[in-house]
Amino acid sequence: MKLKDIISGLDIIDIHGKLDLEINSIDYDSRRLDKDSLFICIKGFNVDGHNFIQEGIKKGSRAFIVQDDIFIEGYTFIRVKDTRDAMAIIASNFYKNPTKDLNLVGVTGTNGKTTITYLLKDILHEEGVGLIGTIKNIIGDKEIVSSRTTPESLQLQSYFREMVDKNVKYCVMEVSSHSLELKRVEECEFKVGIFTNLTEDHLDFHKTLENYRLAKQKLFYKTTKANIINIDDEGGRKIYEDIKHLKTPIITYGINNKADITAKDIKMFLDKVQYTVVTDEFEEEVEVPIPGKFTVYNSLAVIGACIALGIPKEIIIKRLKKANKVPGRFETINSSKNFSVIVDYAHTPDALENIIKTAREFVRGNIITVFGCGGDRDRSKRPIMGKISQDLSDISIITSDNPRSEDPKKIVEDILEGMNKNINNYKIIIDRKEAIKQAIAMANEGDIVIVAGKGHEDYQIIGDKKIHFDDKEVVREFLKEDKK
Ligand SMILES: CC(=O)N[C@H]1[C@@H](OP(=O)(O)OP(=O)(O)OC[C@H]2O[C@@H](n3ccc(=O)[nH]c3=O)[C@H](O)[C@@H]2O)O[C@H](CO)[C@@H](O)[C@@H]1O[C@H](C)C(=O)N[C@@H](C)C(=O)N[C@H](CCC(=O)O)C(=O)O
Ligand SMILES: Nc1ncnc2c1ncn2[C@@H]1O[C@H](COP(=O)(O)OP(=O)(O)OP(=O)(O)O)[C@@H](O)[C@H]1O
Ligand SMILES: N[C@H](CCC[C@H](N)C(=O)O)C(=O)O
Ligand SMILES: [Mg+2]
Repeated sequence: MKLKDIISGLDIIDIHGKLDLEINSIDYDSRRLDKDSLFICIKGFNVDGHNFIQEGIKKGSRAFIVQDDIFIEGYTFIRVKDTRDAMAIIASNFYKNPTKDLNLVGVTGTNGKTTITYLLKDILHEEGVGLIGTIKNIIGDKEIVSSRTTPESLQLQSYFREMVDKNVKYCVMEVSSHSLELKRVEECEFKVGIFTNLTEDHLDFHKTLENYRLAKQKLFYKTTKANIINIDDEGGRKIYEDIKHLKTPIITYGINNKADITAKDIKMFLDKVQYTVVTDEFEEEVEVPIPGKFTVYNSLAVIGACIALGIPKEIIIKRLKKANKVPGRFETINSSKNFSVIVDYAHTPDALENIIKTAREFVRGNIITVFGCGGDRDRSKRPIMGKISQDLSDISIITSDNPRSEDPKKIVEDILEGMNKNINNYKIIIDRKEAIKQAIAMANEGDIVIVAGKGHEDYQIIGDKKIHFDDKEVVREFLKEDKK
């Protein structure tokens, strides 16, 4: 594509060099640049992308999008105020604005995004649906490993283009607060936006809960058909107040407050929930084969989104009943033992509380919770999770999650800060495999062992090493070994 077409719509400060160049590829990382490329220089949290311009030249870049006043003879430099903003526009131009031809549903909130996108995927499957999120990205028959919840704008728009070219009608997507703040979804046109909830997480990045909410709120200014808002959640109520003047209609959902979509006669089971969904238009029995009160919330959001997309209620209800389990979310590991083991991705205080409380409703014996907290991530959630686990479980085993560059012992100390050291109902076992082994070894009839925090992840990041580690695999190994 010609450079002049690629930069169409950019808010340009100045241009040095020719615009009549043919550009073959675009990247924001010098390590991936090649011949006839455009290099977008981003000032990062760690390094400044402008430092890699010479590397770009060596690799064959012909043009550069910059924030600094730089010019090198023989190359084109286009200066803008914010190169991340520019990247989103460039990505959309380069891939010919694909979201115009997609029914894009974006889900944001601290917990429930992956689960909701999976439920939506199961409902929209027959009509053709793509998926973008934490576990994987799906484009037609192709599955792509995902390294982040919401990819960078260039990657994202290329996925959307591929979906449109493959006649995929819908795309359901997790929209992380990082992606909204770092302009990854800036040029996306969403039909429907969903808000799940706002609880403590990612304060390392956003600093305050209010900033975190405002980042999430940005999604609801990018939608055309409907915004689906959880009105039982305090963050949801604030978002409602802030966006109610917008043209896009709001559909509220909730259980405790008056809402457009609510649930009554809720019945909980170890493997499913049942309830009656009540809207202005209809009342219907709903069953979803995933346990927990949060499944009621997640499915109400799904029903709201599907109504907004014009899916008949019979189809929504029928397909919700047959929805697949979401990998690593309340996954019960089958065994012949007389106790249960649940692997769950709960890695925030709210999720951990929900998962233990859900287990409490069914447990006949003790709850043994194994968990840790990720390194290089929000530290303030650590003591809160420690307290929740100690207060709500019978036994807590504090272990490592993905320590990343942090010392796992220090992370455990942060967790212990929130715990009462005089109560002898916890153990520290830094090695996650050993922690899971001991939890299973100590389980008796009727107990539930919860292994929380890593869900579907099949790796553990220790230092800069990524080793294979799969909670489910480890659980199965010790369930076999244990002779009880
Ligand atoms: C906190 C965060 O989101 N950081 C993002 C940010 O990184 P950064 O500012 O540190 O980048 P940097 O290392 O300083 O580099 C600056 C620029 O120089 C470039 N560079 C760097 C080195 C080099 O040799 N050559 C070069 O060109 C880099 O590609 C980059 O463009 O900009 C980078 C490029 O756009 C992103 O890859 C990076 O995401 C990192 C990998 C990340 O881990 N993000 C996580 C926290 C994240 O986004 N998580 C969310 C939320 C998950 C949830 O809700 O639970 C997600 O959507 O996954
Ligand atoms: N609506 C909900 N409210 C609270 N907790 C939930 C909800 N839905 C799921 N959970 C809990 O949170 C965990 C994470 O759920 P899920 O993966 O769907 O969230 P997510 O928003 O995609 O998280 P991430 O930001 O890490 O991608 C689940 O394993 C479960 O314990
Ligand atoms: N998307 C989340 C996932 C956290 C999962 C947990 N296992 C961890 O590594 O902290 C994050 O990157 O903060
Ligand atoms: Mg997710």
